[in-house]
Amino acid sequence: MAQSLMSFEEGLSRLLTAAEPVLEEELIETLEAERRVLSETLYSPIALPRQDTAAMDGYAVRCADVAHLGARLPVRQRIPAGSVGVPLEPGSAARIFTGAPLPEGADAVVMQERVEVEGDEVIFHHVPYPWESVRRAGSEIALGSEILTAGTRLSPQALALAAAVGYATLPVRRRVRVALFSTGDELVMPGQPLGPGQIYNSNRYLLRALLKELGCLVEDHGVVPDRFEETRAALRRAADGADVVLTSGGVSVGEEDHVVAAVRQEGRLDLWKLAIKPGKPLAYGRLGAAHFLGLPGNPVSAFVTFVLFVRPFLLRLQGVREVLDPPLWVEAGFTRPKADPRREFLRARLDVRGRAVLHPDQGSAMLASLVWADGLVEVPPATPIREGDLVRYRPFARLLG
Ligand SMILES: Nc1nc2c(c(=O)[nH]1)N[C@H]1C(S)=C(S)[C@@H](COP(=O)(O)OP(=O)(O)OC[C@H]3O[C@@H](n4cnc5c(N)ncnc54)[C@H](O)[C@@H]3O)O[C@H]1N2
Ligand code: MOO
Repeated sequence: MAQSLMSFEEGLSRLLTAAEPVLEEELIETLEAERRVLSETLYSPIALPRQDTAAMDGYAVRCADVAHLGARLPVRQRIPAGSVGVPLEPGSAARIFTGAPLPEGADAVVMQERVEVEGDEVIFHHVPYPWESVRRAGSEIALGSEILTAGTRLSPQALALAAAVGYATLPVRRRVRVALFSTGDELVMPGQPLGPGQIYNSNRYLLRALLKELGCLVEDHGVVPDRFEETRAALRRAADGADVVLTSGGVSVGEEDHVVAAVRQEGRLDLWKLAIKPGKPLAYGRLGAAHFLGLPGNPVSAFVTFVLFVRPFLLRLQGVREVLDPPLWVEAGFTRPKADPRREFLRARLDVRGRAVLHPDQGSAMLASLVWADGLVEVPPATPIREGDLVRYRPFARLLG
């Protein structure tokens, strides 16, 4: 009965509780650190900018010398970015370029569009206010201030920030090792001839790519036949040295579904069957030191359970602090009077008005609809939806990578 299944929230919270972050750290090149997870909080060893810096191409002045329109000053020096001028003599200006340090004594930059040059002199058509067009020393980052917190997943922007204060290497958690296999006698690889009753193994491509985007080390064990002893042996092999064993297929209740029984033999099963659609037969357990996550074989079910459960689980193992993004609330551009007792995740897109519209094919095998979709509409158990209602929407942009 659907009512006796474990809820989405309960399942997710149990999984995340089980996901103890890996402890080992390593120091790696900042250039190679994209998507890795910081193991220590970083503080800035320098102030940024290090000194007062011109924010515009123009003329560095003392404001007191340009107190009225039409003020005229001789230009006594030229300071390109990367060089340092001499102290600014009162009653003079310095030609200066964006990014160059302000000469001592100057307290503003007048952009060149607002002056007129006459020989060695400039005439000002603008009266600057103190520190106009100047980036003050330490205004971006104060010396010693915290720039990135332990548990941050390093985005390109975060790498740029670390580099801006001089980090050539970064302390990160080691990568998580995931052993992957698919089960199913019907599966053949693309490139092979397709026999009667056979299908191509699409989950292998799906899951490898999803794991790689998360920065995991993937050990791919290919396809395992639907036989109990072979499934047991495959689980043993996969668990050896892996942090996580991830499987697809064979977690339902048919006689050919051996994965759950094999996990019970080789380790223990902690969680199985949730009140969600798709993805009901999701399974979690342990195989010695390794975690076991069993995804349903239907490709859409495998995808949905991966992004909703496996992704936050793996991020937590990597030491990421914030692993769950709350859903957005958007208007429903559809009506769905028939409510399912399970929490549903429907393939959807936002239309030009920002309303969620559904793909007409919501079957668990419909991969094309997953390519069409931009996200998932989440419908709580037994909740009919009318056009215009607010619904939870989880954009793929927040569920992938
Ligand atoms: N009597 C019941 N039958 C089923 C139930 C149930 O509760 N009672 N649950 C259904 C649900 S929901 C799902 S989801 C599936 C999941 O079953 P399995 O995880 O055991 O998956 P399989 O039976 O192995 O495969 C299901 C389906 O997906 C195709 N598949 C499998 N692996 C791949 C792959 N690597 N690439 C592409 N496609 C794959 C497979 O051919 C099947 O069509 O069970 C329902 N049944
Ligand atoms: O709930 Mo199953 O995961 O739909 O096809």
